[in-house]
Amino acid sequence: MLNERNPIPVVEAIKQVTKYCKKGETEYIELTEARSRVLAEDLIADHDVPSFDRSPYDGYALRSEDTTEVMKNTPKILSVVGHIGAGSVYHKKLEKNQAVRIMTGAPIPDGADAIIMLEDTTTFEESGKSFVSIRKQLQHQQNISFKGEDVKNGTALVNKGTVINPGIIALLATFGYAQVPVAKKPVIGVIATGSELLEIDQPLEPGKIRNSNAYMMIGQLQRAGAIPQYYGALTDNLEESLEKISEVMKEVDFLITTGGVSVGDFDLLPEIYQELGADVLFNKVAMRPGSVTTVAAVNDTLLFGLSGNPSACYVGFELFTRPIIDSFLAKETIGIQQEQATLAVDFSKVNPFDRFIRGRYEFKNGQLVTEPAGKDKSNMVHSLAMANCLIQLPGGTEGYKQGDKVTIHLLGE
Ligand SMILES: Nc1nc2c(c(=O)[nH]1)N[C@H]1C(S)=C(S)[C@@H](COP(=O)(O)OP(=O)(O)OC[C@H]3O[C@@H](n4cnc5c(N)ncnc54)[C@H](O)[C@@H]3O)O[C@H]1N2
Ligand code: MOO
Repeated sequence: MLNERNPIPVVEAIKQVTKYCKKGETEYIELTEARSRVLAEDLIADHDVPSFDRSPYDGYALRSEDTTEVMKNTPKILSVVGHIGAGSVYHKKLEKNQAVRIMTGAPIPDGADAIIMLEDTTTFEESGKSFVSIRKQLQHQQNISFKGEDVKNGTALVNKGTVINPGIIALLATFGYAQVPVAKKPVIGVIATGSELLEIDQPLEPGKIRNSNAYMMIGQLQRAGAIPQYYGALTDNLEESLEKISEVMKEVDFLITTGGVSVGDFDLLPEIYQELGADVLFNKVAMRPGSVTTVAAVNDTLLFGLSGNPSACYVGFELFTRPIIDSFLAKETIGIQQEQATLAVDFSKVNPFDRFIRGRYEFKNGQLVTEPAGKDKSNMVHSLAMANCLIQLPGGTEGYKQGDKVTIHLLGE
């Protein structure tokens, strides 16, 4: 059966997976925990910001009409009748030829219609009273931060599906959101397969390797905003593996396995899918690395059978698992950010399949340029550590030349 695998194009594979998108529930969390979470409701301003007219400067609040006679060398003297800092209110009404000393952020006193900066005044005392000499003419409403000039009551604040960043946190705090409605994170099971695997704290033995994929996927899941649930590594035993996978599926929203999806004698996943009665969406994708990526569904639970080769596993996750997580979180944009970049070196390998090369991008002379991050074989891990993007090279060409425009997928931190 496995030798009959028919590769499907990458876009078709993504389409197949996204048919199974399910949206998660909403939960309320503390604002201090909200960074990087996805907002689950449209938020509307329930008051103006600022909620009162306020001073943008330290200076004096006054009536602009009292300054009409100010000339270059003839200042106007006003009597200082009060002193307010941010957080206090001047409760009387400002009368003709009066001024109130005011600090940045304090509310404009009744009767005042302009603020003069402290630097344009001189304060002095005479007979126990305070006065201010005004050296500048002011216009009606000059130097005032108006009620609602930042955000008007009733306007949209942030749309659902937005990833919350520190700027958005400032806005939510301004509107008193101590708790924030966010999309619940999907819980995604991680299982590694292969009798060759050692855990990371075990010493190397002949023929064995340390299980790096599970930890890599835990990192990828965290970066994508999901909760990884690690269930360890399975040895190549069909009954035990089937039992474990059936158990785990009941506890998670999706399950990712790594390894065991190819045509080797110990590649058990295809048989396990069969035993589970899973609907196999595809078991070969026209891409390198990760051509053996298999995705199956049992009812509405997706099983991602990612390749065992580290770089193939990584690419399979970013292309197929990531969009499902984004949809579950009801993110405004699905999938990782893509940009156009210029290839900085030749890439001569010919391939009928699309390639996703571990790459590095940077800005050079105002242009986004990219090149491979290291050796390109899918069983290699070092170039993964060096990569900050995947360079997409569509198949069916005679390789690529320096200067060619290519699509890159930005990986993030
Ligand atoms: N006759 C064929 N052989 C292979 C084919 C093929 O088409 N015909 N495809 C090759 C390609 S391409 C890939 S990719 C791999 C995929 O194999 P599996 O996904 O079944 O993975 P495994 O065989 O279990 O492992 C492959 C490789 O990766 C190492 N590995 C596995 N798990 C981990 C882990 N958790 N951490 C680190 N490394 C891991 C494993 O030891 C193997 O070296 O098949 C090719 N063969
Ligand atoms: O599917 Mo394999 O990842 O091409 O190396």
